[in-house]
Amino acid sequence: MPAREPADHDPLDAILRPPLDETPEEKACRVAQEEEARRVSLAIDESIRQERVARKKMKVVRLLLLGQSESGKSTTLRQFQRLYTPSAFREERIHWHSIIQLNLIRSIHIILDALADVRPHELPSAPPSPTSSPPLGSRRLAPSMYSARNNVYGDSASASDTDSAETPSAPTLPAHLSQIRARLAPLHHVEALLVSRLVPPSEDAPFLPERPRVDTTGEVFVRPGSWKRGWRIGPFGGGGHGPVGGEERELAEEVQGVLWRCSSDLMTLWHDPTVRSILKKRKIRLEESPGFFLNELPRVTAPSYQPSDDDVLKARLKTVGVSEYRFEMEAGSESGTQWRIIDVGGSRKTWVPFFDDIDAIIFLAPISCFDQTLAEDRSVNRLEDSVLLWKAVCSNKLLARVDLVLFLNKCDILASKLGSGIRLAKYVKSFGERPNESEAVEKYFKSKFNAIHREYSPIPRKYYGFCTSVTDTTTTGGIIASVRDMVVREHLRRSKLL
Ligand SMILES: Nc1nc2c(ncn2[C@@H]2O[C@H](COP(=O)(O)OP(=O)(O)OP(=O)(O)O)[C@@H](O)[C@H]2O)c(=O)[nH]1
Ligand SMILES: [Mg+2]
Repeated sequence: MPAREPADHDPLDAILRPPLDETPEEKACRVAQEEEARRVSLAIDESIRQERVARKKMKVVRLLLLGQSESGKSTTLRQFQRLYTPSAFREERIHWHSIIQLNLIRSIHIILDALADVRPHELPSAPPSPTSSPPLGSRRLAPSMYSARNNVYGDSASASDTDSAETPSAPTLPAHLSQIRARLAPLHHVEALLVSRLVPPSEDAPFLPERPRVDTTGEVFVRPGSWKRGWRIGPFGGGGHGPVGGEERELAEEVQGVLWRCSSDLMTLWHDPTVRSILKKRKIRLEESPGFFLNELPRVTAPSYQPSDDDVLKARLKTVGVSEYRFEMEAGSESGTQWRIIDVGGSRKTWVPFFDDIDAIIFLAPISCFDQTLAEDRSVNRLEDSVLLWKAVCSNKLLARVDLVLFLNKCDILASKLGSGIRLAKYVKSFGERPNESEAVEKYFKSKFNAIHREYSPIPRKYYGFCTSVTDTTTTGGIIASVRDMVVREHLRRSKLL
């Protein structure tokens, strides 16, 4: 049996300890080697420090975008791109064409899925349309493979939740809707085509090997930049820009042709009172959902359609992975300042490595989401999640010296929600008897988030809060200019202290 090691035995120490029979020459050699190793290590440390100082002196500003999924991080990034590298932004607009087509088709499928298992009480009592044929008693359509999609938008109780006690009497979908539904069937093929083209299987295999193109909520995601690389075009800020690939244009034109041929049916579908009634009863509010283009069908389905700036900002493409956007200020006192804006995506697990050496954080909290739950976890209220995330960011010691900018975002959706009669106090009891109006709600949230910042920040720091609708180019331009000035000012102040 081997002898027992003493309790204080340190195996590393045993290895590093000089040999007992070391001669004076060997000792001198060893000490010299150790000295050299120490010198090299110190030199490396010093070069890292100097590089950091040089970067600050070179005016490299690092800005991190944080917030839950769908909070508006990538949209904010696109706003920076639109404002500070407008020509690159404009050049890249064409690549959003397919994403916008996909967003549109997705909204249509949400409607078609709702029609697939319509229940009698969801239909309006009056005849829905003068053109409709008599109800077809047994016209119950098979639920489509896309039915999971409803969960993405209908955040409140879904129809199947509420109707489980319903007698399975045959629903009566008006004939004109059944016909439209049949005529729109090719859109399934078009959607599959777009998804396969945007996300080549090899690209996303590391993320979701089982379901490579669509996540568990049915949402399409891609790695930043990769979908544009799929078209053989470099991503924003990295890689070069080339002409739009023929293949890309061909597919966009093919899809646009299908949309154009379907446009009359799409418009009838979207404006149909029966459809509106079904969506309302199911609490599916497409107007408030990401990537909503149904109100612009004539323009977006036109054969000559080209995405506008606003369309690019409204398009929805979930970020998986991290994207960094670099640009250089071209004009004004900050001319020459390099900016690195990092969009870490909605998966918090990947955030921490990016906390080092950051000048400021823009944290996005979508305050319109008070009555919604997270797509990735239906048991968690979105607003509550944002508050917890904000607390975690404010109290994080690694970020103690980082300036914070808070965007209470999606104020436009908030206003329309409150306007439609949805009461905040029903979801946030502490809001109490305050008026159910945008101004009061924004003020209330501002004070709550401010209080968390004050209470949880380890040390005092610069903090700015804005109420935003980052898809709105007019208001967001001014806010981003203020953020830029503030971040640069602080960056310069810190550089002088170095
Ligand atoms: N109406 C409205 N839509 C917004 C606003 N901000 C963002 N959106 C839309 O909401 C959707 C989600 O925004 P993104 O910027 O993709 O969200 P994200 O935080 O990057 O989400 P992940 O990539 O999943 O982390 C997009 O379709 C945006 O156009 C806003 O203030 N108002
Ligand atoms: Mg994103």
